[in-house]
Amino acid sequence: MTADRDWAEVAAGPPVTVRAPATSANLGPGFDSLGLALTLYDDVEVAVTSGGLAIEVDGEGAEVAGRGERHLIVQVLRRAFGLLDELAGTDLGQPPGLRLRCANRIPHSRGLGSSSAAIVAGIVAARHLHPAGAALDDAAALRLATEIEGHPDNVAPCLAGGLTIAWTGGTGPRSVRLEPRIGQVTAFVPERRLATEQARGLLPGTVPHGDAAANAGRAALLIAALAEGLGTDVLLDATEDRLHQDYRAPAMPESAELVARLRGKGVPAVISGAGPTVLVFTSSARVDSMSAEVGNGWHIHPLNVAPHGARVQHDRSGARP
Ligand SMILES: Nc1ncnc2c1ncn2[C@@H]1O[C@H](COP(=O)(O)OP(=O)(O)O)[C@@H](O)[C@H]1O
Ligand SMILES: N[C@@H](CCOP(=O)(O)O)C(=O)O
Repeated sequence: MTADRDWAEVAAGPPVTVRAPATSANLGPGFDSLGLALTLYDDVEVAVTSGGLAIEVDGEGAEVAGRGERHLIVQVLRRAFGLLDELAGTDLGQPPGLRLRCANRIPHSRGLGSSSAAIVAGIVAARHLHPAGAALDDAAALRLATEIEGHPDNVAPCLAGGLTIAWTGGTGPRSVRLEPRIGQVTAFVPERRLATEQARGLLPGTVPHGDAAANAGRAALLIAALAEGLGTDVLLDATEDRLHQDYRAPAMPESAELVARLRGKGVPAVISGAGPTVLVFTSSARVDSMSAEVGNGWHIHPLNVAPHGARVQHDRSGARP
């Protein structure tokens, strides 16, 4: 099948800008399953050009993000363009050139899903630019994003917004989206980075049956607590974890200590994703009083749940970028 446009026509058109939200995965007991989209965003502009590869990065991770073909978003774009040709039966191959402009606000390797935001932004941009982009539907986008990221719990809310439960069934990764009834959450972000891959390496191959059973019950309770807007006392119990946080504590002792201290005072606090950010479910008034107590060395981000997942940004005139 031939596409109705070729890359030369796409290059003559406008670039696409995608805004992708940060995410907090696990939320305590929901390891590799639960995730929340948050109102902290990366913006990525992608243009198809007549040749070469140009990448401009502003903000978080500018110094460490791989350059050229090693840049994560470039790798994702290439994978998505290849998959789109396969799915649509077209043979456009790779575009002659690409230009990326990244405005990064999600801190890297802190447990706020920066890699998922990059992956999902790349997929959404590729879907918009490729002339047969519609062939990559939402289910296929979740499958591709999960394949690249390795687990579905961040990419699901980054694609759908809100609160998601993700799992891998017979047909691959899937997710359901819920509207959580919670107000603000606060992320306490330390300077220290911890790569997700390293944090996953700290997990044991097996866990005691009692711990697995406790987490299953708490994860179920957490969904009810978030969906029904149940009180802090329920949320405190519902965010208890026995499957990952303690095993990872040696790699982030300050975060583990902060979680324990806050929970000891009745505040529902968890490690965000693989850490070391600490995510707290609480009102802004409580955060103000907590901030003084928490001490220096933490960047404090009061955030809300992002209602939408990664989306193409439209300019003010309402025209497609
Ligand atoms: N916007 C981005 N552009 C390019 N690469 C990115 C971007 N965001 C994240 N990455 C890559 O992902 C890595 C961080 O991923 P990871 O360790 O999983 O932590 P996080 O919890 O932030 O997702 C970065 O070191 C970088 O290689
Ligand atoms: N379930 C994963 C979540 C990793 O999230 P990230 O934001 O730290 O990449 C895990 O706990 O490993």
